[in-house]
Amino acid sequence: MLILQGVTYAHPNRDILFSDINFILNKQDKVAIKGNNGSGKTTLIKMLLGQLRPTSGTLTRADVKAIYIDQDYSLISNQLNVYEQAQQFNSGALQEHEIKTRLNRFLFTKEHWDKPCENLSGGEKMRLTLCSLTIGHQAPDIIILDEPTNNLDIQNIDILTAAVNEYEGTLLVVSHDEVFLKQIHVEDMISVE
Ligand SMILES: Nc1ncnc2c1ncn2[C@@H]1O[C@H](COP(=O)(O)OP(=O)(O)OP(=O)(O)O)[C@@H](O)[C@H]1O
Repeated sequence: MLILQGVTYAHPNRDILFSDINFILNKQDKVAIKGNNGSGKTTLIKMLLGQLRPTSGTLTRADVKAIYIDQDYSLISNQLNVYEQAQQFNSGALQEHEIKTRLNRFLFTKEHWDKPCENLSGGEKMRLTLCSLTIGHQAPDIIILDEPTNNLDIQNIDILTAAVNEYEGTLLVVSHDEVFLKQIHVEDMISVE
């Protein structure tokens, strides 16, 4: 799905951020991206999403659908309510009761359906993002999670873990949470130094 060969990056007029990253990402791989604060993990993600090009080296990317779940949960539209947000991802024409069943499965019971997304907590936004992805007709080929367990309580981490373990595609995850990485069966690592 992705091949990185000698990938090196420097922001314009800046020193080299990371150099010589080599990695082959295959279908269904589950891989952690690790590195200190400011080492360039988010920059690497932008490159994997096709938003930045390597300064040198090559990045070959198959024609895949990648979803990036960032720490601000930007896939959620604050002006929508919970039901409307889920409905936005309904590319497969699910009926209303089916969407509500999915919402229930992710702990959004009836009383939450008209709650504005801007009032949701971080954990609720993560849950709604995951729920919305299951509503989409076509699951993304690659999901990239950025520090997903930060600020989540145990109940939300359990839901996140279960959703990730049900997902059959490729997963890239920036996380220092070793317990979580073990529970989602991450088997490889890209080190950004
Ligand atoms: N557009 C830009 N131009 C110049 N420098 C930038 C730009 N974007 C990010 N940087 C710098 O590049 C470095 C790497 O940033 P990046 O966000 O990729 O790191 P990170 O590993 O994701 O950090 P953290 O763990 O803190 O989230 C930082 O020093 C940042 O200030």
